[in-house]
Amino acid sequence: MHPTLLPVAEAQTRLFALARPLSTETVPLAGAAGRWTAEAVDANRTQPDSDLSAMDGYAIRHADLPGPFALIGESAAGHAFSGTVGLGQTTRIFTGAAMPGGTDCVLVQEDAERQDLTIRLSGEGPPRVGSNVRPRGLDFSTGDALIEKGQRLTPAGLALAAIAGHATLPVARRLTVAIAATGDELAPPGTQDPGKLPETNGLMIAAMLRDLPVEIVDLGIIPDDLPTMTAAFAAVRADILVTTGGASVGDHDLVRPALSAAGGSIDFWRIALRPGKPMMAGRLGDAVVLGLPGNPVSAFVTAHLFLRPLIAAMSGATDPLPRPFPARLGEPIRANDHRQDYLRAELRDGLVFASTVQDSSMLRTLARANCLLVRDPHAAAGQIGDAVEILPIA
Ligand SMILES: Nc1nc2c(c(=O)[nH]1)N[C@H]1C(S)=C(S)[C@@H](COP(=O)(O)OP(=O)(O)OC[C@H]3O[C@@H](n4cnc5c(N)ncnc54)[C@H](O)[C@@H]3O)O[C@H]1N2
Ligand code: MOO
Repeated sequence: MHPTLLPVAEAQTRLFALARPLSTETVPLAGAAGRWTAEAVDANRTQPDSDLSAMDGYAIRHADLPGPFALIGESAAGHAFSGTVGLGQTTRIFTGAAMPGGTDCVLVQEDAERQDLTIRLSGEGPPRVGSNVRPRGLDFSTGDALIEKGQRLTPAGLALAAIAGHATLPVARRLTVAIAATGDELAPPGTQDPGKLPETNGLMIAAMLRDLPVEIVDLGIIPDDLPTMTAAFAAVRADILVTTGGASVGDHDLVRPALSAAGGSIDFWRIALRPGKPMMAGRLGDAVVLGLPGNPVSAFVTAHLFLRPLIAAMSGATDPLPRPFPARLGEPIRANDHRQDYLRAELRDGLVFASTVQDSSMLRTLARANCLLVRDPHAAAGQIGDAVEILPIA
């Protein structure tokens, strides 16, 4: 008989509910990259703060065309012309420089000829008032709402915050993630011992978190021994404890008993998910515990669906879940059973092809995949060209 399996979306909601809010810190912009805004970012200045030239040329009054113009000075970026330009006059002007008083458009230098202090039109000239000028406030004005609370700070978002007058931003403090692999069969990568298996999951999961605001504590390999595992868990000081392996029902699957013995509690166990069914979540002291299955592909998929989103949610993200993208099937696919399926697949030219063998121990197909093909519980069989959803993973 099937045990009751929690739907994926419900498990994600329950997992986020296990987390307590993190305190915030105010950091220099460079340190805020890839973190989530703890407060909305509003403009502290107007951009541009005056009318600026968008081209190199001559600042003129459109009504004075076709000229000629008497050259009376220069306006460069950071060095505005201090006077006023009168009838039939012009100043040299460069990209990013303030428009002198009395001018309203820029004659690009390719359309002008200079002879001593006289500028003559040699091409078409600016077609209208405002040509080649960036008006004050083109991008935004003081007080405009620029970035909402809970948004991830992209490189462009950081540049926007800087040009809006900010040098620092408040973000959630960096959280600590302790990662433990469990299993007597495991040995560090490079092992040639017969009967030993190179440990993959700790390494893989740490690499999956590299773009997130976390400090990683590597707890290494914990053997399948209840007192040892209990002691290792009891000593953890972290915001999140991630384990892999020992999550299922075998006699050597000790993560749940060790967690209880260390004083922790399980909130849920077993998800209607493939791969990744035996995943569990709970708490241990101040930490949220995420017990991922040992099969490497199951660990990868559950880390993608639960661990990364948990870190995002704890760090203040409004939308912590990975965003699915639409694609079309490149080949027929069977009907699904009661578990939500995440098939290793390749997206090529908008068409998605799932690997034929989906055993959750096989890393070769995972390493080749660039997306997961999402199949809802009881999804009907699909034909070439049918609309599906994918999660990019590379
Ligand atoms: N009777 C049942 N047996 C199993 C069930 C079940 O429902 N009933 N579920 C199966 C599913 S689905 C999965 S997934 C696995 C996961 O079990 P565990 O989390 O207990 O994982 P282990 O048994 O410890 O390991 C599974 C597999 O993965 C290898 N492994 C584990 N950790 C690592 C690591 N860090 N690096 C590399 N490889 C690792 C391990 O050697 C095993 O081969 O349970 C099924 N069984
Ligand atoms: O859920 Mo297990 O992860 O199917 O292999």
